Amino acid sequence: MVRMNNRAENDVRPVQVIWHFLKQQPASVLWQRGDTKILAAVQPTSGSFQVSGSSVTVQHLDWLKATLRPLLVTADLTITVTCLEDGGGLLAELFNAAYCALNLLPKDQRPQQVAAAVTTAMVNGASVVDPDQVESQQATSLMTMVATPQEQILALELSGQQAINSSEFNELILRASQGVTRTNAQRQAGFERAVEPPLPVIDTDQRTIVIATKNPGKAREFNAVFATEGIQIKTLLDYPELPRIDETGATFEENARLKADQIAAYLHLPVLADDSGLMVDALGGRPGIYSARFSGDHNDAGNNAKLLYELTGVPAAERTATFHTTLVFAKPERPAEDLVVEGNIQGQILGIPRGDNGFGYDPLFYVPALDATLAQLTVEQKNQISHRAKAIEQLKQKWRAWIKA
Ligand SMILES: O=c1nc[nH]c2c1ncn2[C@H]1C[C@H](O)[C@@H](COP(=O)(O)OP(=O)(O)OP(=O)(O)O)O1
Ligand SMILES: [Mg+2]
Repeated sequence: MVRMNNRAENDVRPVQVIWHFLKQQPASVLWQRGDTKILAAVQPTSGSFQVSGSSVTVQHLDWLKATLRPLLVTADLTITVTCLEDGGGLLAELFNAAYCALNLLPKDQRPQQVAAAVTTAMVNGASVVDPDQVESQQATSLMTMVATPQEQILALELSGQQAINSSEFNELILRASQGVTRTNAQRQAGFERAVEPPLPVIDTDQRTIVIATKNPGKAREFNAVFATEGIQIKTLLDYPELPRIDETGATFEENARLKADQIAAYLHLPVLADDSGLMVDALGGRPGIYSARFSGDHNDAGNNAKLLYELTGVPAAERTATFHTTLVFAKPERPAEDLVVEGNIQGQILGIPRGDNGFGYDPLFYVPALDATLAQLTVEQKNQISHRAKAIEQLKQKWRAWIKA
């Protein structure tokens, strides 16, 4: 059966977790599964175990309290859950959100047992896992299960207008077990990266720099420079749970600030961002800040084709262009102190691409002094002359002092 939402019966919705979501309450997460969004936070309190919430019923809170309590070593905690949006499966997602927040406590106070929750339902006579809002409304029965990855069931809640027979019950249990395993995997991947990274992502030792880019071409160039200084880089590809940052600024600097400031705020770490673009004189400086979106979205081949098309018939001498990079290094919560540097390189846009290295517009960007396009250079050669290299050169002179300040 294909579901209305095009998922298979055993498909759970994707999960996004923002760990340490609240600045003033470190053991906090924003848990999202599909459209269901829950904010959960845990605070130590002495002498009593409390579960409170908003936009959540008392019955839900009572269930949550009873389900979580056996997993905990210490009862001196207050858990607060807020339902920001109920897109289906609320009870299970309340558990998952609270469980994640509990795992941000110091190691000896975390839950004793690995566990996750999932909802299953009978919809139109078929059993499905993790119903969305529409399916939840149509469901004749709903079952919420909390279990360990070893399929040890810790809690089971069944509701609905219609009784189920034992074979339907078994189907629901089977689907729930698979859903729990999947949910554990979804959560654990992000948790290990965010909370227990194999290498410390601390920048006070200045050995790791987080760069707010999803562009592997940029990452390769940064890596080549920083590796020679014994610094490793991480990019947004290492943090898939972070939300997308829209580049809505009107300048390279505004866009680089948006990327650096927002990711620094999410990660609570200093973050470097790069916003670059190609300014072609014959096109009045276009595509400029729209270079990535020139022909749609991040399609290098399409962007290059459009550039060639717009320059049809323009003679070589008039095909001059500048490549620009603005770098912004941001500290969490201190946007006024952003470190901003930039670099440019002049060149010409060829009529036919040359070279296989580099990325983006490199095969069309010809540098007369080298008689080569940027795509005919190695990373090391490009890093001697490029717009980005010049900006990094500026940065190198300033960032260690800036980060300590
Ligand atoms: O050295 C370069 N050589 C050739 N092309 C380049 C270069 N540097 C940027 N480019 C291209 C990629 C993208 O089409 C646009 C920049 O857009 P820009 O928003 O800064 O980068 P992006 O969206 O690819 O990655 P991200 O924002 O995640 O850092 O110019
Ligand atoms: Mg971009």
